[in-house]
Amino acid sequence: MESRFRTRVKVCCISSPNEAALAIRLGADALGLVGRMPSGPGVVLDDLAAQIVQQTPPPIATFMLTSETNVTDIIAHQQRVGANTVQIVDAVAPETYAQLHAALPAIKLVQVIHVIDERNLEEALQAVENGADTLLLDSGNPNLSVKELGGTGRVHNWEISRKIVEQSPVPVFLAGGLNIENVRRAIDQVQPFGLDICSGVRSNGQLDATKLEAFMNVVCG
Ligand SMILES: O=C(O)c1ccccc1NCC(=O)[C@H](O)[C@H](O)COP(=O)(O)O
Repeated sequence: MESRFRTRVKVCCISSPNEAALAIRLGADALGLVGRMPSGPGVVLDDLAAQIVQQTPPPIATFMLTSETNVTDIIAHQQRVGANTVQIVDAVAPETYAQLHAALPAIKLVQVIHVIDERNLEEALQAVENGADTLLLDSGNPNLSVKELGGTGRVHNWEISRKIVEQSPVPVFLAGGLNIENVRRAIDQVQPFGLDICSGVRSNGQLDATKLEAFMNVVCG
């Protein structure tokens, strides 16, 4: 039987209610709201993120990106914003997921893995073992003195990402430098559950309807 599976799309770096409405109209399955970060262009203030969350209808998911690594701070961030999904963009202690699930039972946890080398395969599987509900493979570098935790516009090593997809028992999103030119290759090569895009569908920092529509056409085509 022919598969009816469609690769899901999370449109990240949403910076206004208008961008949220545009992304939803063009077929986004999830919106990404970037909290305070050590670097990167996509940050939005918590009050505005909370307003966007309130205006987002089901079944669209709201992913709140947090650079916090301490459980108390992650919970406080989620409570300020109200998103239904917390995306943890930095490494956290193994017990973090269980503690967050206990404190926020309705909230799903996405762990970002910044793909640099083969060691990230073990890191990804360990995060799932520890309680991550979903993985998101990105191209940051948490080892720099000023950490890069996303929004780099760079592609990483998709061979490693493919191995993580093959071995992960939970859904995996692919992020990092995706655009209209490379997205078909990314889907074919990595076969992720979903895609996450920020800079590739923006012009002068704004969400670009023409680029996003073209991107969605490739994904759905
Ligand atoms: O955009 C940022 O400033 C940012 C900073 C730190 C963590 C995440 C950030 N953006 C959100 C994302 O997760 C991006 O969608 C993801 O990194 C892909 O970005 P891009 O390579 O620009 O498509």
